[in-house]
Amino acid sequence: MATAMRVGVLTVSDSCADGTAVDTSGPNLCALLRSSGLAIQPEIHTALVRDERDDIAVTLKQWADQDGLRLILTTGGTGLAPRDATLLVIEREAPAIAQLMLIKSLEITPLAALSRARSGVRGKTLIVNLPGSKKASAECFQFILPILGHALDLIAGHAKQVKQTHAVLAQHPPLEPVPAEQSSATGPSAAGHSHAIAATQQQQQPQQHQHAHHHHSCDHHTDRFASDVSDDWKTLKSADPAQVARRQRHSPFPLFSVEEAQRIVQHEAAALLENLPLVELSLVDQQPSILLGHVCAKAVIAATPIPAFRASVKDGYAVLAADGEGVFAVVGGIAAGDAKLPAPLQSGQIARITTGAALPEGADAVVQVEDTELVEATADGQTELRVRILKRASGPGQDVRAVGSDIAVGECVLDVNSVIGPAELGLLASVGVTKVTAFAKPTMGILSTGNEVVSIDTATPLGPNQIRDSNRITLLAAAAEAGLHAKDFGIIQDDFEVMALRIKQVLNEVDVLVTTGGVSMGEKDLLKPVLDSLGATLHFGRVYMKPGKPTTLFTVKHNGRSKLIFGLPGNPVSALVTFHLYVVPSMRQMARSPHPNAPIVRAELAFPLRLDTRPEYHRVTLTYNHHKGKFVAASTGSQCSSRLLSVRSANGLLILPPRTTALADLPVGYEVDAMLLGHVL
Ligand SMILES: Nc1nc2c(c(=O)[nH]1)N[C@H]1C(S)=C(S)[C@@H](COP(=O)(O)OP(=O)(O)OC[C@H]3O[C@@H](n4cnc5c(N)ncnc54)[C@H](O)[C@@H]3O)O[C@H]1N2
Ligand code: MOO
Ligand SMILES: [Mg+2]
Repeated sequence: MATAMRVGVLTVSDSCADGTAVDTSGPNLCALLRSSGLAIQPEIHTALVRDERDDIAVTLKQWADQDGLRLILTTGGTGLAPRDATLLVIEREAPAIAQLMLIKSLEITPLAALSRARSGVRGKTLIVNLPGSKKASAECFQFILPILGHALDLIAGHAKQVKQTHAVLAQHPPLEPVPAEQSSATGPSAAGHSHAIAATQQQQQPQQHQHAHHHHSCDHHTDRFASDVSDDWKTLKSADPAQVARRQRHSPFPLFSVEEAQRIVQHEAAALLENLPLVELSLVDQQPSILLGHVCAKAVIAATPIPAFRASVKDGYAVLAADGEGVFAVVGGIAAGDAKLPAPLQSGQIARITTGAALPEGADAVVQVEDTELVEATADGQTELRVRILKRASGPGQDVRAVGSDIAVGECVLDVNSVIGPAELGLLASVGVTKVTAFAKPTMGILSTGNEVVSIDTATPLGPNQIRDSNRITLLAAAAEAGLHAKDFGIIQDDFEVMALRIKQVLNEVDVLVTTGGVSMGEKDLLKPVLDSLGATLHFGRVYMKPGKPTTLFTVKHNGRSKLIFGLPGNPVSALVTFHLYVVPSMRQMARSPHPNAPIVRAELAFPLRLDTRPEYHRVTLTYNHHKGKFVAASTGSQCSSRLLSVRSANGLLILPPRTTALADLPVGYEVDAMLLGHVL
């Protein structure tokens, strides 16, 4: 694919165009396009029009005929209202693309049958109508993503790519359909919901599907993401946990792109800033490990100069520069720290001096000992009487640090927003400042969940269905490594009341709660309903990524303060990867870090790689190859989200797009973005 493929996202909505609603579907599609792998950096055109045939047609024609867009996704305007703008402009209908969306959507709701979405080609532009709601438009986009790359190649006449895809298809079994509802990380368990199951479920519980899945609905400012938490979530909340057989068989939580999930986290974390007061740190009372990483809130200005006296740079002799070379009487000596300075130096005299010692009055330069020789000493050899200066001082000031030459009075030692590190602490110490005003760091609590999870300090052997708690120590260590404050809150059982009670207690003590486990589709995955019962607000319940699909964000007001709650997946790798992607940056943001995000570098693959159906964060060891002048990524082996060995020695995460027909296998030498998480080797 060309690097700057032009694509368009056209939002069709009267209420958004009137300003009575906010368009979230369009921006979400843009984010999905960016992370889709269709193009390395798509150039995305966006527009918002009323649901009027002419308005829509004018934009579609402009984009297709004048602006050279290769793909246009419309969102909205696909309901039963008698408007058919897309049909007006397309030259060749490609109905199967719309049918593919229809077939997949019918597995979610029969209301999909009411969609009038069209798809077709105008010139060299593919136009696809998607439904209006954010959830449905994102799902439909994901349904057609696997065929989009190839479709675009065909339309553009990219013979080479088309041939390649055909060759690949001839060799491999067909690519799996994309993943709106499928898990590929944890084995075959969830893959392939059949039509029959969905249909039976719908008959049993018709109320579950009465949501306006394919109707256009823009989200209002006041409850920005409320419409994403569809009616299925309300059904889930009201479900009787004892009636396992009647549980929901599809996740009610729309898949958010990683980019959007990160944006939401950032937005919600900003609300916690007001809870975080300024703190006074003490270099005397607190350990450096506690001080490190705080961001300075009040500038520190030097009140004393460094050095505070004229200090020698060398071990040698304090001299008068004008005296030049020759033999001089040694009238005394001074070592760094000596309480008593020698008498003022007269012309013809020199004084022995050590590095860091104060120059005697009268002296204006230092000659290093290497540029001298002994002429006369006392008989016991302890005292120099006369010394020859072999090499004259180049002038006054030679090898002398003038007063204030390192730090002048009034100079800024620590600026607002500078991060306190080893040198910053040293600077404060040198100017005699032992207290510094900084922004408070937020505190997070780390809590494992799960009946099967046993604390590592338990002496009794594991039962047949038990595992050791590896998540807690991993996340506590990841927090420490990132300079974040984290508290250990142990393990809680998968029990509604126990969880609710413990979470309330923990929230008394922390700004941010990080749990692992209990956020997916199992009957013991109770975190979401428990938090809902506590009045917390869900912002997202699933993210289109691997590992980490069930990653969940809630916020709650607790004792009048906003709190963030991250429900990370229980799988050990998923927990650690999502901790790096969402928790660490937001904790740093709340601590006012000027650079909260991990750096992204380009890296060349040292191994061939098959893309996953989800955007994947592949754990790698990054080394800098000086010969090539770039980073090289070595795989850590199987990327199963339970296999913590895939994170051993990993210092980076490759940011991989999802597999498409056009791009499925990456060869050795292929360059991708990688998030740098540790030291470069
Ligand atoms: N029907 C579906 N099942 C699953 C889906 C899905 O979409 N549909 N998603 C899968 C994915 S992806 C993930 S990731 C996991 C996430 O599950 P939960 O977050 O609900 O976590 P649990 O079910 O509690 O545990 C998952 C796994 O991790 C182990 N675990 C839990 N806590 C710890 C701990 N503290 N230390 C070490 N290991 C831990 C636990 O024993 C499980 O093996 O769901 C999939 N299922
Ligand atoms: O693959 Mo899950 O997304 O294992 O984290
Ligand atoms: Mg689970």
